Amino acid sequence: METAEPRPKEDRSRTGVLTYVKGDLFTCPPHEALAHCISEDCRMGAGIAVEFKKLFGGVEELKAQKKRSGECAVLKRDSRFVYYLVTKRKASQKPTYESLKSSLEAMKAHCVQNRVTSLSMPRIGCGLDRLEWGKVSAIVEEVFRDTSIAITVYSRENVTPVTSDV
Ligand SMILES: NC(=O)c1ccc[n+]([C@H]2O[C@H](COP(=O)([O-])OP(=O)(O)OC[C@H]3O[C@@H](n4cnc5c(N)ncnc54)[C@H](O)[C@@H]3O)[C@@H](O)[C@H]2O)c1
Repeated sequence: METAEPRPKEDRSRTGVLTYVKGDLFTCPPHEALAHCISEDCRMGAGIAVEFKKLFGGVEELKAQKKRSGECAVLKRDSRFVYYLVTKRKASQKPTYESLKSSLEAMKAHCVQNRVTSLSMPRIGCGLDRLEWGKVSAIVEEVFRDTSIAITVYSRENVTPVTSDV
């Protein structure tokens, strides 16, 4: 993966601990950790999870971690960690804000223990999984508020930052 070109200023914006970038998640700098949502069965058969499966493989390694909903599996790829937020039991189900928050807390603990300083993610839970970004972003802000981890949120649509005080 190559380092991303510097982006035009209008493609970036910032609220709280989150920086928003319009563009493809996989153009983020290669040293940054990545995160996205999966189900316990690690099927990754739809959405951005398919791209993670193609790029990083490791399905058996993930399954062997036996993570349950509300926990977080992780792969190490080159110098970065790739986080799999396990937010539901089966691919056909939907996550809850509680399961997402619990998975984010598990990811944060791993980030802190492993001195992760930057993390990029899509609008997690807000595509196929149908959660609302306003609520999800507030949870991400709340969970990571007491860290100095720089979180960048990529989206292909126009950047519309949301501020909230959960
Ligand atoms: N049958 C299945 O396997 C099945 C069923 C439902 C959902 N899923 C998948 O979807 C669930 C996660 O849902 P989700 O809403 O968190 O994720 P998602 O719907 O895959 O994506 C979340 C957001 O990221 C956006 N996005 C997609 N690709 C990119 C990219 N390259 N760069 C930037 N943004 C991008 C997408 O438009 C959406 O707004 C997981 O369970 C996963 O396995 C699979």
